[in-house]
Amino acid sequence: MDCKSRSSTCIAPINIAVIKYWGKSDEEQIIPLNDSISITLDTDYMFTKTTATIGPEFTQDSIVLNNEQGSGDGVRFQNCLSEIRKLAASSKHSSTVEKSTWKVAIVSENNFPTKAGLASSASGYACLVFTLAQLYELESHQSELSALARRGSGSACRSLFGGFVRWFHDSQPCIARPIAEAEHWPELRCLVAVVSNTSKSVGSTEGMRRSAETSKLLEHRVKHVVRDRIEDMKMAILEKNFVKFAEITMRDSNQFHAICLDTYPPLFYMNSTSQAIIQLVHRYNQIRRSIKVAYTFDAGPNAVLFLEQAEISRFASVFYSVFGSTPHDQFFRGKVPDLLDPTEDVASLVPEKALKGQVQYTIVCNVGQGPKNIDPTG
Ligand SMILES: Nc1ncnc2c1ncn2[C@@H]1O[C@H](COP(=O)(O)OP(=O)(O)OP(=O)(O)O)[C@@H](O)[C@H]1O
Ligand SMILES: C[C@@](O)(CCOP(=O)(O)OP(=O)(O)O)CC(=O)O
Repeated sequence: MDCKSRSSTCIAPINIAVIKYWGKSDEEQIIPLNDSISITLDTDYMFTKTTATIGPEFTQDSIVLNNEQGSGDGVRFQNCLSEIRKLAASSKHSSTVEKSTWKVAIVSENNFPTKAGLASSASGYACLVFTLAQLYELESHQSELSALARRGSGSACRSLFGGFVRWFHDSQPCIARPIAEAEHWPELRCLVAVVSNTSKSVGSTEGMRRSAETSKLLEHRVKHVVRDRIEDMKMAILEKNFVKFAEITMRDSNQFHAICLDTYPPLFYMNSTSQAIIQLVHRYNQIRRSIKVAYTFDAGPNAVLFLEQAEISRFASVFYSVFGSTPHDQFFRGKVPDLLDPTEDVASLVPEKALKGQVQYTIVCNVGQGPKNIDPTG
């Protein structure tokens, strides 16, 4: 490395929307049709790690994603880079201004499936923007970086913050802001169930474009549903009202997938295992005589389940009995729960068909913080 070269390494979290973003009013600027609300997951198990290096000797921008060389000239990658360079070029520090003219080499890795509906574009672009800001030593506020990450992928603007986050469709600039910090609801847990780690056939960008062009249900959602739902969800989070939070989360996921079916030609993101998980959650809640678990699905078959700590062992035991086919410490990753003897619950939950092995593994996480610098001196 040239003695003038500099590099920085950071990690960024994924975020899972509980009120979904689906559809844009401006494709180029990535302005959403409606506000959305998400929860940032901890980076103990799932994260993007990005190293950015700049140097006068580099002749072109480059990106290596998950060990595969990319071209570095992708429009969204270049949009993020050029916005960051503009900020660096206007810095009061001459060394930062000089660095803004150098090319950049990015090496990034997601330690979970990419393009599988698990928000890799969110952690990926949040990490890219955050790492470059660290590298250029920008004094930008996190909300400024949120607007830049949005140019890479809409949902990425929410991953700049930890905790509970709202992305405003009509703010100037269009950014996300926290509703509450990660510590606000320490009992909340998230169980990510990986049903399939293969890439989805229609990406979110193309899928939501198609929905915005063809789905009357999406029009109805934007005009008549989502505004009230955002306010209700915000209150449920602030009050830590799990029952209210869970019902809105499930209804919003269901509406999003109804819009996918209402899209022409339709989009099929969930599969029969996803449907079995939905059924299991409803039956479980029925038996428990209250809503104890909520599901949400992004643009893929993988489920994200929310529940409180007091319920985790009981639900995990049932879930494992139905879907698990590997030893429990392999099936559960992250914060591996203790299992109970689930015989009673399972007897009344037995599904019609064998589902063992249909969920590959699960990751149990807490609500987490935003991106962080992991340079030895960072
Ligand atoms: N670590 C990363 N660094 C930079 N870009 C990334 C990174 N990870 C993913 N991406 C970008 O995001 C794209 C995948 O986004 P896509 O929306 O298709 O899937 P997803 O984010 O995993 O799923 P979803 O958004 O539906 O939850 C990749 O093709 C790549 O362009
Ligand atoms: C279903 C979603 O996960 C859609 C995410 O879409 P992206 O942010 O990946 O789309 P682009 O802005 O086109 O890159 C819902 C959500 O995260 O709100």
